[in-house]
Amino acid sequence: MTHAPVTGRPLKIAVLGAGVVGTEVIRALVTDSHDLGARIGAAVELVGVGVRDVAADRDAIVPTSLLTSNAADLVAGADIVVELMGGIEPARTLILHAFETGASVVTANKALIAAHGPELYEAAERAGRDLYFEAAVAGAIPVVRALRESLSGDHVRRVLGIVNGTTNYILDQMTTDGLDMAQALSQAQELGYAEADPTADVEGMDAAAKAAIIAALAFHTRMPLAAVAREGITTVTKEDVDAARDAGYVIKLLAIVEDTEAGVQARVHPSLVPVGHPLAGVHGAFNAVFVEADDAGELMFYGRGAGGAPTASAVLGDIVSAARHRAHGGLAPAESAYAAIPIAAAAEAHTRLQIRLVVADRPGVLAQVSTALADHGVSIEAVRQHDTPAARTHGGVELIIITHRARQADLDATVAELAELDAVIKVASALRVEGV
Ligand SMILES: NC(=O)c1ccc[n+]([C@@H]2O[C@H](COP(=O)([O-])OP(=O)(O)OC[C@H]3O[C@@H](n4cnc5c(N)ncnc54)[C@H](O)[C@@H]3O)[C@@H](O)[C@H]2O)c1
Ligand SMILES: N[C@@H](CCO)C(=O)O
Ligand code: NA
Repeated sequence: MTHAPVTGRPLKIAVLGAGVVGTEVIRALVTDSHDLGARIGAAVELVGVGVRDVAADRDAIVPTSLLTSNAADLVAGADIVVELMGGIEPARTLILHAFETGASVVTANKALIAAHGPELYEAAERAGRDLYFEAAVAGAIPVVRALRESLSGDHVRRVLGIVNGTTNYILDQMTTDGLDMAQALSQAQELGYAEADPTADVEGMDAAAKAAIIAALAFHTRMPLAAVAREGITTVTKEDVDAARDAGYVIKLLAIVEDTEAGVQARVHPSLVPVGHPLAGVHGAFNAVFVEADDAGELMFYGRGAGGAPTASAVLGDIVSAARHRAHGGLAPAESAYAAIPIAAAAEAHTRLQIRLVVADRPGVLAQVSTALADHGVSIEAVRQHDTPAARTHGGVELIIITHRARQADLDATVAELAELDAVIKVASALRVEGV
């Protein structure tokens, strides 16, 4: 095999963090630098690895001679800084320092991009350097590039994404293997999918950060993380999964960003997705991002969104891009936030609900329930009644209602009113139905 000749001083690459992702990026930089150099058209050299504890046990591929606990000095001498520590600080300060000292930056850190994206873009622009973050959304799937570059001539209307591998793995195991949430989470942790603190996965914070990033890129606007409405999966039960299945749906944690008449909206919540929708077939820790755009129509990006090697693939692609620019000129796209779209309140979202009630088994109950819905202008698409053991322990039967599309505020008010009816013993759950 021949490679293009690579001449000149090697570009210096510093990696910060040698965890699940960092180790795989280092593996490629150590074993594959020749190919990478040929693709870039310039040699690259791993010059250091910033870690917390130099003496800690780690994969033998990580060269001990390159380890340092002095990340600031390492950053100061690098051409490309690859931040894979996670968290806000010291990652933010080190990245700002990298730009000040003339380096380009590659990061997988969605929490940081979602919270401080504008500041980091501005620092990159001031320095005339690149900020790349493909791995921050949906791991290996090249969706950041797709939104930032390929679709930048189109008008994206809506994006529905399964963007958290851990929760998709958990919900899928609950659906297909009947595993409980705790068992499935510990498997996801062993497989290297979960965040350092898995609360970020199961409570939807990780997906919310990705939703904020997607919304900003898709709609050329800023989407503060605090404006993303968020619910995690911890309240989803086996009964919810079973009821969804009976009605022809699977439960997925969806990140939804929409450009609506009321403004731009981003939300993350467990959602019933019809079994025939492409997102329903996304199993295990896989991710998928379903984009609806004016000219392109529907697109779906599918692949591995978590795990060391898949995430490293995205990071390495960014390293190649940044290195090409350092060697031959060019710049990553700057922040595009010109559209400055107002943010619509979460209560203004339009969705449908599957409401599971435990109701008294007596005449007139259905009439009371349907009046409560009608009072709020919410119409019913389907109603099913079941005699389940769980409902019987509460002295009633299970009534499952699927509504037509309505305003979130009206749906919330409906559920609150249902909870007050004497005929309703318990509102077991109210889950949104999406993708229809
Ligand atoms: N694991 C995945 O599947 C995945 C996928 C996409 C994105 N990410 C993102 O990639 C980043 C890294 O994730 P990970 O799974 O490799 O995490 P990890 O916890 O396995 O690794 C992070 C490493 O950084 C080190 N570190 C933390 N603070 C440090 C500091 N101040 N100085 C030096 N080292 C420090 C930790 O000791 C640890 O070894 C995070 O931003 C994460 O959100 C991870
Ligand atoms: N913890 C994240 C890693 C990828 O960002 C997940 O499970 O998807
Ligand atoms: Na990606």
